[in-house]
Amino acid sequence: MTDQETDAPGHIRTPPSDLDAEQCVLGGMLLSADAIGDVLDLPLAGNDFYKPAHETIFAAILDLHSRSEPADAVTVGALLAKSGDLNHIGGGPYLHTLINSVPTAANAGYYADIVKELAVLRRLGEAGTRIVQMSYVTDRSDAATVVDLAAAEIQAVTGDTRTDGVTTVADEAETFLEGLLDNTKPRNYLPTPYRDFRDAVPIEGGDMVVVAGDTGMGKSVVMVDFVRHAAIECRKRTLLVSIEMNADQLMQRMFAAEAKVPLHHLRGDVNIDDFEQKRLGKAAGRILDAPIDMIVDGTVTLGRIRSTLRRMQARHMLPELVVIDYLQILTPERETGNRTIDVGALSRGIKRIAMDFRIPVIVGAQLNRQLNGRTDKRPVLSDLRESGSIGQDANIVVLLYREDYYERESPRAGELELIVAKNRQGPLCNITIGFQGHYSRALDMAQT
Ligand SMILES: Nc1ncnc2c1ncn2[C@@H]1O[C@H](COP(=O)(O)OP(=O)(O)OP(=O)(O)O)[C@@H](O)[C@H]1O
Repeated sequence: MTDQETDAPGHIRTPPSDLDAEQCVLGGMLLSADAIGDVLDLPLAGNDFYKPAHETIFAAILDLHSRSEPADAVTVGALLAKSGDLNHIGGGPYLHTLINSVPTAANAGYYADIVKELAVLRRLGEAGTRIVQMSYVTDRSDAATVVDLAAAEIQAVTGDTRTDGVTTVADEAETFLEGLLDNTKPRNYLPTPYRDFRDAVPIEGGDMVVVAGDTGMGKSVVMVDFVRHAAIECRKRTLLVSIEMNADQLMQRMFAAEAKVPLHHLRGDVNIDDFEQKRLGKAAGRILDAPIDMIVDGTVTLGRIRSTLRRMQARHMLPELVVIDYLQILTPERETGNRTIDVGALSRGIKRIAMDFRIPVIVGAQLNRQLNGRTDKRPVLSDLRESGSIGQDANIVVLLYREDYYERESPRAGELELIVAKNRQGPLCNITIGFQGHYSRALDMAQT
């Protein structure tokens, strides 16, 4: 549906653009604040629109959004009427045309991609025209300079000349030394539940931590432990994204772990004794009081997690930890039909969330099947190899192993090994903790 037609010879071609896609982006943004977030994430800029009226409407939507005001046909219409732009964009009815152009706001990011790519092609064409003009220099000794200028033109097309994100070693070294010498400003490490793990594996904002294991090895148990420790013990705001378990199952596990009441007593078909009731009451006090937000949804996408974080940030309630259970069952934004590519995109998306919001993200990952064909079932980093780029994207990889999972009579029954297979800021090591599956929790050996 692009307007990039091959016009008759001698006629000027329409520059690359897709007005339908532009309408769908704006229609989606007028329908939902989440769509605005998805479009901004790209990021799409006003001058990426080909039609000037669309750029004006886009700016009005962003103006309202930045003031945390709703941006719909009525509010945007009022704002444009006030600035005198309403007639130029086609009047109030055009805003309704935009809304009617999309069946759902969910695809705004997809259409924004199209608009962005066409804007890049347009700029490439403009840069090409300028480069052609530059090539008509009269002095051939200017050739090297013209090549440099032409290269700069091409770089500018993709925005490579932006200076944001570029820093100097001098600046960073100064900040680093200042931080090192200023003992009054301790580094903000995430408080983690198991003592030896805490000492060996420092986790900071921006880190992606992967907790991987064979099916049923205890990934959810460990991740709920991280949530309980950060939020209940240390009062750090935490966002828990549960794709696998519903809210009821999640609560059963949290209460079992916190109250030390066997999980199967909490399924509603066993009488709970007085002693357990008392412990559940105390646990309820702690859990109700904890700063834990949850997204419990089997179809959640990373776009939705980003939008949630952005809204929390706008309310100054950005969590200090995000936990996602688990990576391979997250819904990809756009399925390519190639699992490795889709999982790779999810993994990079998680890393970007951690970096953009400067918070640690702990994510569960299922190990691939090659483990089952081996005699030694202890997992190694390469067991993640075929799972997209999880191993590369992660700052820290913790592999879970319980010998009694494979050998019921193992002398190491009740032990869970945390195999730290990647640790960018610390040593690789094996940490043994106690696994209490019936309470859905793990803990330091000394406490078992
Ligand atoms: N009542 C119980 N008594 C003993 N162990 C239990 C009990 N309930 C669950 N478990 C143990 O806890 C494990 C579940 O752990 P968890 O759900 O965290 O694994 P997971 O790695 O997240 O699994 P999945 O791959 O299915 O997501 C089970 O494999 C089981 O060994």
